[in-house]
Amino acid sequence: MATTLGPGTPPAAAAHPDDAARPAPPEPLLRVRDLSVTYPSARGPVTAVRDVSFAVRPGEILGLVGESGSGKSSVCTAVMGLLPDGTRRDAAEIAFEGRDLARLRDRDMRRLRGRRIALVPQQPMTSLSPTTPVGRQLRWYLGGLLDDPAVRGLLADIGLGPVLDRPRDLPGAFSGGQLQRLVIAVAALSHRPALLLADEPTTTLDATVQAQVLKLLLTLREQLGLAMLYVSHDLAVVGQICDRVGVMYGGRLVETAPVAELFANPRHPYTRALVASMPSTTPADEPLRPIPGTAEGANALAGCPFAPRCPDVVDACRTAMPASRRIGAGTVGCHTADHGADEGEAT
Ligand SMILES: Nc1ncnc2c1ncn2[C@@H]1O[C@H](COP(=O)(O)OP(=O)(O)OP(=O)(O)O)[C@@H](O)[C@H]1O
Repeated sequence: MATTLGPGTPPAAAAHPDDAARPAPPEPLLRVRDLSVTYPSARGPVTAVRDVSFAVRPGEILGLVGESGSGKSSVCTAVMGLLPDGTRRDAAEIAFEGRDLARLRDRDMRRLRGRRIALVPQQPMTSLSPTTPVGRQLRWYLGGLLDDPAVRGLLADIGLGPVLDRPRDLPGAFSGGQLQRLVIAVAALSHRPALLLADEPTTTLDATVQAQVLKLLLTLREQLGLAMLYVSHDLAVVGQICDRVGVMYGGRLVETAPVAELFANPRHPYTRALVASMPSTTPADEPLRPIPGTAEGANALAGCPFAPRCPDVVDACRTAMPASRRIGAGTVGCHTADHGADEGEAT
């Protein structure tokens, strides 16, 4: 029987505005409008993220998916205010719990980090001291919470019994999966943040351990009402854990949709290609269908970043980036996608 912790906000259902029987979705916990990130480089500025807008509702898991270099990590780092010196962050708004993070002083942002917004890194060892026993590190982060039977019960439920049983052991004595679960549990429990940013938290783990970490994230969402921004290049993983998905390509957010809708009716040609390239959507007797071409240089294009690889490309795609339009419960930015009942510009 799983341990239950605190009252926790119930997870938000993926609401569809056409469904009048459903209550209106809650106000977003995080609302990002027109975020752009430009890094300095020896060859001139590189705009890694361009005019990206999205929202995460309380208790919701939003996935950000896209291939390497599409700008997913830069979005996370920009929200956390942790971009390297010299990087330019522009945003109309990064609203979180009534405050605009884009305009918050460094001191206030530092206070928020780890407390209201926590980041789970790819490599757990980067946030654990390799030379300090795990029990002492848990005590640093959780303090008296570690004596709470409900907290110990949760840690045991998520497979951290061995860590509780062997507090004198160093992190190196545990598996990568156990350490990743430990880091996630500490991030979620130490200050009970409202939002967890998880940047590819399972890429270094094998499939079984990856499934355990995903289950842990869902447990934390259920028990603590945590909202999450879950970054991954793997659409299959995103499909297992997220309520809604944002698809990034060449620094742009080209489509957002509730997860079931994204798989059933992908509207942007890149999303369609991404879904079609998944092993699970490829018939067993057919070879995998990789997307032809590369994303090299996509960020620098004036028009749609996917235009050079797009099977549906028209002249307008090469010269102008289409505005993101609201369609049903999602958004799509494409000159040629079937917009069905187009409901206007998304921002
Ligand atoms: N510190 C930096 N300085 C210069 N360019 C950077 C820096 N960090 C990222 N970039 C560039 O920004 C673009 C987006 O990178 P980002 O890491 O955000 O993408 P990503 O989708 O998270 O990729 P990955 O999955 O490989 O982490 C890439 O072209 C990358 O080379």
